[in-house]
Amino acid sequence: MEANLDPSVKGLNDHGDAPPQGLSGSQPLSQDHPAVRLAVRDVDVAYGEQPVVRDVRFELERGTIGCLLGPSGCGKTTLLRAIAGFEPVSRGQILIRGQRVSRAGWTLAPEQRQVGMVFQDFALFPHLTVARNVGFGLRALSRRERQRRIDELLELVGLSQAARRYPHELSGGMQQRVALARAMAPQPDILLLDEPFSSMDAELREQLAREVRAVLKREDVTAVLVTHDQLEAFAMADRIGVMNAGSVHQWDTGFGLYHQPADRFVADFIGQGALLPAHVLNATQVRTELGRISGAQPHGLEPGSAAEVLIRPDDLVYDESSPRQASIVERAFRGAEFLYTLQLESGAEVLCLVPSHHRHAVGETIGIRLEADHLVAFACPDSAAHRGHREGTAL
Ligand SMILES: Nc1ncnc2c1ncn2[C@@H]1O[C@H](COP(=O)(O)OP(=O)(O)OP(=O)(O)O)[C@@H](O)[C@H]1O
Repeated sequence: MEANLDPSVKGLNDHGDAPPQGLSGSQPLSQDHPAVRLAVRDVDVAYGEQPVVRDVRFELERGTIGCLLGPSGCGKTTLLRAIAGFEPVSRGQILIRGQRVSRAGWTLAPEQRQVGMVFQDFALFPHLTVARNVGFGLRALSRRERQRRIDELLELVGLSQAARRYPHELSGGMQQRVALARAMAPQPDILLLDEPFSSMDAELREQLAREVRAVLKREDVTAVLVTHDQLEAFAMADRIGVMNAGSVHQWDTGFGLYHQPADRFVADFIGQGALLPAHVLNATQVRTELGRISGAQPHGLEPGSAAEVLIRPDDLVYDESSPRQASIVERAFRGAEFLYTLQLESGAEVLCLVPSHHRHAVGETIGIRLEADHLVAFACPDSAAHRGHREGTAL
């Protein structure tokens, strides 16, 4: 997972292009860093009286791929539509290249924003060839320039040989690449991708997500992807915003979301794991029945108080010589590994990933050892600390 995250995005500094002029009603904000292509600031979106996006803020620098990830109905598409200009914001503002394009009471029309969109169903023109689909948004260019850009894009997405074919003659993955080339052709400031791989099976989805990421990176495109599939988000995005009930709970790398979730929702939504009762020893240590775990300073957790610690399946190591024994209550074969659900002496359950040559039956006992790199602890639900720090106590 970590390998898919592009560390270079942190230090993007090759910007310096001036924001475009002439967007009606928009004002350049001189205090903004020119590297920032998209700024979503304290945005609320409502359908009538019903708020569906609340207090969302994030920024994307040029060439960065952001992702809105969350369960169905959490407001991802609504937020994407607000960035595209299809929905007005009821509070806050949206800026593209430093130009304000949305604020309460005023929305720059979608066609006046330099925004490209790739939809779930590709939305290709069935009666146009691949080349003409890609060239559709390039009518302002001369014939020769248009052809040059079409050729360039088709080569970029690996479809030069398919220029004269029609969409129905292509596979789903190829059609999606045509849709991507068409959206990228006019060089939009921001590319928005709404569940672009949802009609494909899981394996192809991840592979396409990696391919699309490579294409976007080659053209230095700034993009926002919407998905409910975390593997797709990990494969494609530099930064991921986990949404629930209209709010972004955490904006982070995939690695950060998995290993240092900011709250219980993120801990539960991203990856697998179990919460194990723990006793807070001091500012940097807790004790669990599997042993001590150390980490950064606990927020709102008093020494001596009770807590719960997130244990991921990869925090436990199979170790035949370990004195800590646990019994297998469930087993799932994952190819290279088994995912065992283990019951500890106290009755608490944890998950453990074990190489699949260690094959054990449900009911057997195995030795395990704790090897946690990160400490993630939450106040117990009924504690005063939890009531005071409901929105997260990641350590
Ligand atoms: N045009 C609309 N009018 C009223 N309510 C709407 C409208 N569109 C969406 N909603 C509601 O707003 C909420 C957020 O919907 P949205 O489509 O943004 O969620 P989502 O996270 O993209 O979900 P999904 O992954 O299922 O597409 C839902 O409760 C939905 O029912």
